[in-house]
Amino acid sequence: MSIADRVRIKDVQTLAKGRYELKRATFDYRRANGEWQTQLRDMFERGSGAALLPYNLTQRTVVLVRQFRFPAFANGYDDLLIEVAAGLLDDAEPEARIRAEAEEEIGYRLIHVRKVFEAFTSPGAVTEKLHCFVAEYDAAMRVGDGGGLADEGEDIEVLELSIDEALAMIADGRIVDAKTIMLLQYAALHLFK
Ligand SMILES: Nc1nc2c(ncn2[C@@H]2O[C@H](COP(=O)(O)OP(=O)(O)O[C@H]3O[C@H](CO)[C@@H](O)[C@H](O)[C@@H]3O)[C@@H](O)[C@H]2O)c(=O)[nH]1
Ligand SMILES: [Mg+2]
Repeated sequence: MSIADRVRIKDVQTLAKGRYELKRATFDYRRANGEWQTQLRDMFERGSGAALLPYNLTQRTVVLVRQFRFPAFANGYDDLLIEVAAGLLDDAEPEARIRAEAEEEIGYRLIHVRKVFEAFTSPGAVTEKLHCFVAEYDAAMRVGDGGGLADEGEDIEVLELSIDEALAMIADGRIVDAKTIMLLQYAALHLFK
């Protein structure tokens, strides 16, 4: 079933264009009772992204990153954010992008990566869809220190943690990033038995 016949886009304006774009859409939407209603919605277009949780079942560990996130800081989070490795697609295929991102951010050249779900991260406001992957890793796949691209402003610390510690960090608030919580809970449900 398509909902395209319930939506008539009238206008999409760019309100601001920096590195990414803030747009305002005006459209008619056919409500459940059949009445058409004109609506106006602002949206942030940042492209879509890919995220990855590397896991090692023998060691019962995962690899995460820690970095400064200004929007989280601006909303009162007074620490570096602990996340899974992730990056914007920039028109690449999600799997190719996440493999490259794994090398850049955590220094692992992974063999098999597996997509486990897709998720809209903030669908009322942001167009972004995240392609979420998991991959087995071991020390032999380490090809560098990771850390990200310094000339892009990235300053990324690599963390190898036990899955139990990572789950405890969700419970006590040390991990507050949504994609990271989703992937760790996926790992707890489906990977680490
Ligand atoms: N100059 C400039 N640089 C920016 C700006 N916003 C981001 N950057 C830089 O652009 C680069 C993007 O790095 P990626 O690794 O490709 O993206 P990401 O920021 O890690 O994005 C991932 O996490 C986001 C937050 O959870 C996700 O929104 C996104 O989909 C992706 O998963 C980073 O170096 C970041 O500092 C900006 O407004 N101006
Ligand atoms: Mg990143």
